Amino acid sequence: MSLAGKVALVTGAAQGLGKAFSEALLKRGAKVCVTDVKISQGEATVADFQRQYGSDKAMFIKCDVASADEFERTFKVLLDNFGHLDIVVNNAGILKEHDPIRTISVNLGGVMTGTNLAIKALSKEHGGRGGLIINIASVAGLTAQAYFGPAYTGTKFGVVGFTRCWAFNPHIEKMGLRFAVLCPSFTKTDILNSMDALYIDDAHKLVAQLGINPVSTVVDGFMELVDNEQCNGAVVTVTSKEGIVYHKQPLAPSKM
Ligand SMILES: NC(=O)c1ccc[n+]([C@@H]2O[C@H](COP(=O)([O-])OP(=O)(O)OC[C@H]3O[C@@H](n4cnc5c(N)ncnc54)[C@H](O)[C@@H]3O)[C@@H](O)[C@H]2O)c1
Ligand SMILES: CCCCC[C@H](O)/C=C/[C@H]1C=CC(=O)[C@@H]1CCCCCCC(=O)O
Repeated sequence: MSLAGKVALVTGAAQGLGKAFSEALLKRGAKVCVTDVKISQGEATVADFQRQYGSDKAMFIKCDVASADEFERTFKVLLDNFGHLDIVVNNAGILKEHDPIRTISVNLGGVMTGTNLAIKALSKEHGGRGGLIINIASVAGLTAQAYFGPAYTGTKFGVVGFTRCWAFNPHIEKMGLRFAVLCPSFTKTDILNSMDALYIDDAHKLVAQLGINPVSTVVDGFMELVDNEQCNGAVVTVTSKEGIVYHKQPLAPSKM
């Protein structure tokens, strides 16, 4: 997919995977709006991007994805600055098993709000140019792996179901939209140092046993979804054992 002249919004992009996805898009010529709750880190990330890729190529907007008002304002400011939008990456996520309601609000509520706003901004039916919405789930969104992340796992199953449901909408074609879900397994980001899981020692043992993806492999899986313009509703896992793998839904959706 040619990314020159394209504009992307990435949530939770001050650090970690969101920052790496943003940089991959910038390298291919897109402009990127980095959003996050962490203001100083987000601004530092964007200052670095502007130095490397040009001052007009990146901007930062503070946005808590759990706040529908802040999220709506973010889309408005982005469109006022960049003029249009082509790609939305709902990446922000937390693993805070001791706060399941916040986990739902960020991991699932944030993805739903971001997707709904993206549909409005991108859809050809609403004056947009069409485009791509990539939602970041986890392998924990396809297979319940262990007992230490039940709330996290529930939200990530939700992200997969929510995104597939939109992708199978028969009206999508006239909207010019494409949806995809990326499901990484453990990946070397800060989140692994700050995991608030149940049975935390077991969680760390599982990480040691299963191995850790380098961020670069997850970025490859992400760019696979960006570039595979034939796929709508694709769900891709990235694991240290099997690399990048496409997953079909167990049962096909009903035809109307
Ligand atoms: N690292 C992994 O092992 C792994 C594996 C599978 C899936 N994921 C998913 O990848 C995504 C990115 O995670 P990461 O590993 O880069 O973690 P990270 O903690 O390094 O980055 C997450 C970013 O999201 C931001 N964020 C948190 N709450 C937010 C909110 N309410 N609004 C906006 N931004 C918010 C944080 O400030 C941070 O910058 C998450 O959805 C996570 O669930 C990560
Ligand atoms: C922002 C939060 C980041 C969290 C990173 C990641 O999403 C963690 C997932 C674990 C959490 C609960 C589980 O069951 C998950 C265990 C999944 C382990 C499966 C690995 C399978 C494999 O790699 O073969």
